[in-house]
Amino acid sequence: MANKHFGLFAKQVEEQMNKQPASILIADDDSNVLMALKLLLKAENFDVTAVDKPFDVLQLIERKNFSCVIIDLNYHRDTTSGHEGLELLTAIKKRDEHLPVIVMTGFSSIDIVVEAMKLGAVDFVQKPWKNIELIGKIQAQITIGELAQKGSRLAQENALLKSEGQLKRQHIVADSANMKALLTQIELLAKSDMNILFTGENGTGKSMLASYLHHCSTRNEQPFLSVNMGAITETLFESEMFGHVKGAFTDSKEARIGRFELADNGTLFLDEIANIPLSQQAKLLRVLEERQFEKVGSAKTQQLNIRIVSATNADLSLMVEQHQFRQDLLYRLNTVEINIPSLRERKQDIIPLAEYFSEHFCEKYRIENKTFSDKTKDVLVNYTWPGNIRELSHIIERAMFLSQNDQIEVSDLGISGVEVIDNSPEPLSLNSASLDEIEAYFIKQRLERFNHNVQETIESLGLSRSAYYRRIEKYKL
Ligand SMILES: Nc1ncnc2c1ncn2[C@@H]1O[C@H](COP(=O)(O)OP(=O)(O)OP(=O)(O)O)[C@@H](O)[C@H]1O
Repeated sequence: MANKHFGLFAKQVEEQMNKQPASILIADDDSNVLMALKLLLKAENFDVTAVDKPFDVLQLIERKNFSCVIIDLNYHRDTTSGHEGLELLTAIKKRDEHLPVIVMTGFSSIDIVVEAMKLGAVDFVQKPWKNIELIGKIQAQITIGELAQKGSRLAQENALLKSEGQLKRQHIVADSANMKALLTQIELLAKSDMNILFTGENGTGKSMLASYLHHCSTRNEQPFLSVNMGAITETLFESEMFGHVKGAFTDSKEARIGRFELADNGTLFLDEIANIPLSQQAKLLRVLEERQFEKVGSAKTQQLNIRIVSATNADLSLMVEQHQFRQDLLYRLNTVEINIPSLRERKQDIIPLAEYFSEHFCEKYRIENKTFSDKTKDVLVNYTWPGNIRELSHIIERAMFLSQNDQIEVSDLGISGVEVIDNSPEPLSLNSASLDEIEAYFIKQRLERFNHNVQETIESLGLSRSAYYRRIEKYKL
């Protein structure tokens, strides 16, 4: 009955640990003890490794992740004092302070137990052990260990989210045909596990769309972690990306979980990917190819289940030609490449975006909602937008404060006339213009007025669709 109960428990632990059976390392110099423990723990569905020398314990924990270690306190060198076991305990804790260690001895004295606890043992078992008690202690330590690991992972994730503020899901404005098509493409690709490279000018929305891709994917319950590759210094690259164990460097007092591990099972977004130094590109390539890595200072290889999305405003093919970016890395990153059009290539989005930002900032600063005058709309639509959507958002934010009334005028935008592309038709002399010239002039003016929205232009001119297209053809507009 008891056996059944614990079998069930081990199964639950197994499920919690991503379907991997919890792995236990046991060390004792008595082969009968090892045999008995092995039989007991295997029957509970644990993955058991048994060794009879302290040295083997140290070698193994450097290579493999164990959920719990059970060690005898006495070995061959001196069979009663417990000192050899305490030395082993100290050495284990030096290598991995979070690994739960349960100590076990047949010759226990209160002093040795107290000493073991002081050195970091999490529990104590007296030989001959009671099966139910031993398994109960293991079960408790595995659960505590998992919670501690989750806690430290969450703390690091939270720190990253706070510092980078990337994961907020936002409203995506996409009225233009090309952005609508692009969103549909992203939604379809999201369901695959392919690596995606977003390209496009600064401020076009690459980061936002990477986050949207994650949101639409089957990984959306898992982390979306963004790393600005330009912000990671060459010397810290490995430690930041792969993490490090305690003591890996002279000043590393704490172990650190790297970005790859933090994003495991989710999506890792490598922003500004062109900024990764050539010397580190090979290391990134290996992780992408083999889906495994080692922490700095550790020989343990860790497996990864991760989707990589990256972004750049650089021409990576040109960088490959100039030997600044590895071609094999580019091929790994751009299984699919998505180019985000600049704002001047999707004029239909400009006014909806401006209205969206105006609403957003009015709400944020608790001011009355403002509208845009027709002239202001014209200027917004015809400006070149070198900084794309980010620039538009800044200009609208500023205009909210500069405008003195409830309508935003051109002067509130602070855009110098030089950068505005003047698409308005040449002025027409009604005294000398032909009927055709006048008609062409008005159609052109209306098209500009309605940001090339055909339906609105047709309605305002009172034409049928076919009559409109006949004229477009005739006047070559
Ligand atoms: N379609 C959109 N709808 C609403 N807001 C958008 C849209 N696209 C971008 N933005 C906003 O514009 C700003 C810039 O977007 P984002 O940071 O994603 O651009 P980026 O291309 O990654 O920029 P950079 O190349 O400089 O890193 C952000 O505040 C983002 O929320």
